[in-house]
Amino acid sequence: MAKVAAARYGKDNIRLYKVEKDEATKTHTVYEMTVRVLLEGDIQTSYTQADNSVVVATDSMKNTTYIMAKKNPVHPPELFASILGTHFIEKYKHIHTAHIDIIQHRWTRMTIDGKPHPHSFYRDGEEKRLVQAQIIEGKGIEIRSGISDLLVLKSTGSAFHHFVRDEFTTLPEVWDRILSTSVDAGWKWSTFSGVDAVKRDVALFDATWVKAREITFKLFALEESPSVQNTMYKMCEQILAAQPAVEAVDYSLPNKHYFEIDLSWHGGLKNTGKDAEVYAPQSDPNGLIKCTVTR
Ligand SMILES: O=c1[nH]c(=O)c2[nH]c(=O)[nH]c2[nH]1
Repeated sequence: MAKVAAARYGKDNIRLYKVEKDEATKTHTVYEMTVRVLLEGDIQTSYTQADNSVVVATDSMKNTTYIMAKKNPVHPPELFASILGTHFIEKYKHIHTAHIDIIQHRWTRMTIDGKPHPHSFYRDGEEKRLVQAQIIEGKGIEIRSGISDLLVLKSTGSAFHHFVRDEFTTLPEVWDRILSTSVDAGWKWSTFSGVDAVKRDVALFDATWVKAREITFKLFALEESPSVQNTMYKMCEQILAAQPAVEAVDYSLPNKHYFEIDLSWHGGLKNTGKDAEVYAPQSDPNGLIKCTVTR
């Protein structure tokens, strides 16, 4: 006897752009995002009995996302996700949880002749701001905010030694290496009771995103890193210390290796150890180091 153990469905890759126009200053602010809406509830019969009477069409979810974006602020994305998800669980009695994921893409204001331009922007990197929200009937709103695809590199100030050495080990210990990673980080907020609670704390979302980026950059740049593990743990610690409403911080960091190239075969050219200047960046395999840190 088969039964549906878990089911959710919705619209993915809803692309959305919104412009806010300040008529007084003639300044525009733009937001571009990719939204995923997945709904859960009493929908099993749509799978087991072809009962579409319980199905809110994914096309309607896309329409709703645009309408909610027109009627509400889309920034900060934590607030928009909460408003959108709450709409679905309040509008449809048989829907009990909405999962709203938002990827916010960067549009950074241009500076022209030393002045911020009122309506021109550029993409200054592939870094994204993330929100993953679950709006759960009777429980509240759970939000993980985050950063992804923030590519960083330091050309010194990183070491890796005293790791396990055995018959499987070839990696030499190093006291000076290149460290590069693409930062994926998240911070999970204490559960909010509802949209009003999210609105009360609305200023925290941008401030914490700014702080988390700042902590990531500062520790990465300033610390003499003994390992990816230890450096990411310190980042988590500092974000937890900076924001009491955050319960847990997670990082996922690929270790993007840069290999030294021995060029001594070419007339004794010195290019290893302290003489290393030309390296071979590796696309794979890469290390992948993850952690979640709580209080
Ligand atoms: O910071 C590091 N952590 C590791 O676990 C590891 N493993 C490895 O080969 N290089 C590194 N670097």
